This record gives sequence, C-alpha cells and structure tokens, in this order.
Amino acid sequence: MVRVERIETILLDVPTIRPHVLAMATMRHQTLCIVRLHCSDGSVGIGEATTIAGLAYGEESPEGIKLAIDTYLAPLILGTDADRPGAAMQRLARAVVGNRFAKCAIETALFDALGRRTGLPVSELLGGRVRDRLPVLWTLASGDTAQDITEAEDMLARRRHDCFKLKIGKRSIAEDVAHVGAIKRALGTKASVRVDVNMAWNEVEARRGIAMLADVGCDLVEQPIAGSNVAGMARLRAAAAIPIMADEGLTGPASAHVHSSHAACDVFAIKIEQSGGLRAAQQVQTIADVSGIGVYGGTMLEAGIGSIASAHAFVTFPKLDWGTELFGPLLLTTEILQQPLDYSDFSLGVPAGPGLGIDLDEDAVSTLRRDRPARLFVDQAVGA
Ligand SMILES: O=C(O)C[C@H]1C=CC(=O)O1
Ligand SMILES: [Mn+2]
Repeated sequence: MVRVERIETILLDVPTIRPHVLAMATMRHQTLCIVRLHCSDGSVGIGEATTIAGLAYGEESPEGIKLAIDTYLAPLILGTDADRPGAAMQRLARAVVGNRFAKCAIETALFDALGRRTGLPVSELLGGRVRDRLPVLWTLASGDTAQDITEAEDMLARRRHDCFKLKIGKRSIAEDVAHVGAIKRALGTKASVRVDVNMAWNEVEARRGIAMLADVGCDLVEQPIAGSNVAGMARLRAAAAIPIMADEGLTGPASAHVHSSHAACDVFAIKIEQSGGLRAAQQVQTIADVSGIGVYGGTMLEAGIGSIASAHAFVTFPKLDWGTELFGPLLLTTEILQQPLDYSDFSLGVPAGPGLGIDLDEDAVSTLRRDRPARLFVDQAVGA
C-alpha cells in the first residue's frame, strides 16, 4: 500500500501586477499556502490554499491555513492509504469542522499524487472531462475607469479576454453605475460586462443598484448583499431584470441546497476552496444542474496550482453556462509553475498530463517563500 508519509506547507508572497481594488480591500500581493504531499513510493502531490486579503474576504487566512494543516489536518492522514483520497478526506471531515480552504489544498495534493502514480489527469480521476478548454474572464479593478477601459481594449486586441467583471461597492451607487456604464459604452457589443458587489450593499441599495445596472447594459450582478441573507437574495432575484449570482453565500453543498430551495439566485459562482474541495465543488454543480441554476467557475485568485486544480474540476461540469474567471496566475508578477499556462483565444487550455499536469518552479518557490533565509536575516536585523 502507498501511504501518505509527509505533508509540507510553504507560504509564498507574490506581488500583483497592479493594485486590485475590491469593496473590502485593495490587494497589492497575494499569499499562497502551497502543500506538498509526499507518499511512501516517492510520489509527491501539490496543492494550494489561497484567500484574498488576509482575513478580509474569508474566514481562513494563509497563516491560519498553514497552522491548521501542520497541527491538525496532516497528523490525521499521515500513514493512511494515499490511493484513497475519498477515505482520507472523510477522516478530515469527521475530525475537523470547517477549514474548507485547507481541506481543499490537501484533497488537491492527494489527487495530484494519485494522478502522477496512475498516469491519469485529475479531471479523469474526478469522473472525466467533457471539454479541454475553459472560457476565462478578466476582472477590471484598477480603481480608475480610463485605465480599466485601456486594459479591456488591450485584452480584446490580444484575444485574451472578451468578458469582464467589474469590482464595485466601494463608491456610491451613482459613481459605480457611471463607471460600469462608461466601460460598457466603450466596449459595446465586443464584450460582456458584469459586476461583483462583494456583499457591499444592503437590500434597499441593491434593489436600486441592480435596476440602474440593468439600464446601462450590465449582464449580471454577483453577490450584491450579505451571503447570509438568502431571503434577501431571493427577493432581489425575483425583482431583477438581469441575472443574480451567488458567491460568498456558497460555502459548499449544504449552502447550495439552501440557495436552490429558496430560489435565491440565477447562477452559482462555484469555487473549489469555498466548496471545501474538488468533489464538493462537483456536488455544488450537481445541485445547480438539478435546480436549473446556471454555473460559473469562480476563483479565489489562486496562482497556478489552485487555478489548474479548479480547471480540472470545471472541465468535468456538464454545463458551464457563464464560463470561468481562472485568471489568477495572470494577476501575479511571477509564475510559480515550470510550464507556461495556455491562455489564448479567450480561454485556458487545461493540461492533460498525469495529475494536475503541472510542476512547481523550485527557483520561484525559493525566491518567494516567506521564510527564505535572506528575509529572516533582514527582519531580524530590522528588529535588532
Ligand atoms: O469573486 C470574488 O469575489 C473574488 C475574486 C474573483 C475574481 C476577482 O477579481 O476577485
Ligand atoms: Mn465574487
């Protein structure tokens, strides 16, 4: 039997190519918690847990994820059968409440290692892919309308993205709608324009904001109000002229079931980390499918490992009505993978090699890791 022998976690800090302005925080870098899962036959699987802006977006921080894995999750599966990710994940589910991002990184690494041993891509281990490429949107979030238009036009000209998500909710509704309207007018029918409010509005604001956004040609509104306000989401959806998408409110299959039974949204933004893993994301997709809810492949702005793990899950989805937003690696200044990812023709090509079909660039890891010797020395010198 091949056993799980050792689990390593490493924090990497990677600058973004420009500030990424969200309602709750402005990101200037991304912190990744990389997992390396070593098996008794020498095979190694990799996984990634990444969140947005420390604890500003989700309940798990990169540092907390590392601590949870090192202290609680890893000891539970050391010595267990590495060929059975399902059994390992059940052990974790029984002993650890929540910590979905940490669990997702471990499940990713288990599937990657299993894929490398068997020669099969993770998508095939998850039931089999139904497509090889995924449409990928880009988020315009520089904080400046003119810069966003230039960025969008450049993306269109390079055939990298023809669908844009605008981050709003930080400014007044009138300013936000003027910003969205200006971008939509500049791009016209060449591009789809959608918005993500990241829960910044209350229900009254959302009712007004959604109607105004529909009037300026916005195609979809993501999480306008608190994720916990499912009844409010249902009232907004019933009144809206454009589709409403749930994101923060979706924390796995149980919450997906609640949203579906309350008719709380038209579309699910499905994320592997928020769902609690690759198979949990597939379960969320099944609930969408049987409820007639549209499907969109979401991101926590993961780097290459998390984005490609998401891609392996999303290529198994029978329907992907609204495409994906797996652009995380493109927002970062440094590639952490050996293989360049194939972003072309407005889409991402999903690797077909064993496991995730990607490898870490060890030089990039050494340069970016938070605990690298040079950084420790500088911090100590400053503290001294
Ligand atoms: O959707 C979110 O809320 C988070 C993330 C996804 C794309 C992006 O720019 O931010
Ligand atoms: Mn969102």
